[in-house]
Amino acid sequence: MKLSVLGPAGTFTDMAAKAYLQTQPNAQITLDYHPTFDQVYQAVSGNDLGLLPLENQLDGYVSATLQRLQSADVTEIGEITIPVDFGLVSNVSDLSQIKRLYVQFKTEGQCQVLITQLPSVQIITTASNMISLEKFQTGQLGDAAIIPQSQLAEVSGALKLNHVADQRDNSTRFILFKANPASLEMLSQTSLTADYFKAPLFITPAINDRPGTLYEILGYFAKANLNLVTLMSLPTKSQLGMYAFYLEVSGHRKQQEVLFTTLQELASKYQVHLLGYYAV
Ligand SMILES: O=C(O)C(=O)C[C@]1(C(=O)O)C=C[C@@H](O)C=C1
Repeated sequence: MKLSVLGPAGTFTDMAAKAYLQTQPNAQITLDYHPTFDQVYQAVSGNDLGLLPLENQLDGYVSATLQRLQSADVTEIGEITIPVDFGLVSNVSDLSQIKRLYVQFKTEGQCQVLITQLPSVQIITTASNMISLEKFQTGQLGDAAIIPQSQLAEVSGALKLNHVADQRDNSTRFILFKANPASLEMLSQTSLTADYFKAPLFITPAINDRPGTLYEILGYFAKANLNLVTLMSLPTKSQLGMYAFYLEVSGHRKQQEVLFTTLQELASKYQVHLLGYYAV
């Protein structure tokens, strides 16, 4: 079985995948690296798995992943959270001499304190932290890159700064998914291997330009005593001002039945796109 991740090897996605593999000592899983999120996503088919970042503690949701989930036919089978820490490397010895900075697009939002100290530096956004490192290694004088802190000792540079994220306490949550579409019927029959579950889903009202739509949706969960841990709205893209709600429900597996009856009730009134029901 293949597990597709963002490459080259050394990205945080790669680290999260390796942390997952440690929990599956008997599975025959090989890592398959791709340079962009899109390519990771496209590479997952059949029984194979993919891993994408969903949420960062400092910079919030990864909208590229959320947007894919919105239109995707996938089943999320788990999630994994790992600490995230960055360092800066440059081939010039002082911050004031840096001309170009390679930084992954989600990393940029996590290192704002440092980046605002470099107002005249050209920021070159990359698709992965290891691509930032590769670009730096093949670049020119005046280059710098923000890279995983764990790579800093391996790379040579005139300037190295440790722990450049805005906060030392920082982590990213990743989701693990399969290519087959999730359905309420299929997931309602799943037996969990742990006591607690998470169920991510999209709910799209046909018309949301009327008072009380969200209040009404939330009422179904409140009435069933189901805990919502995430609520976001995302454009449906069909028309300006039309939004879908992304929710994550969490609870105890004793609530499995009430979860699925609640989702069935909601599905009779709204478009419900369940993405998974997995152990956490
Ligand atoms: O570029 C990487 O190292 C990744 O694994 C991607 C990614 C992300 O897009 O969120 C993963 C964790 C960090 O939040 C920064 C970058």
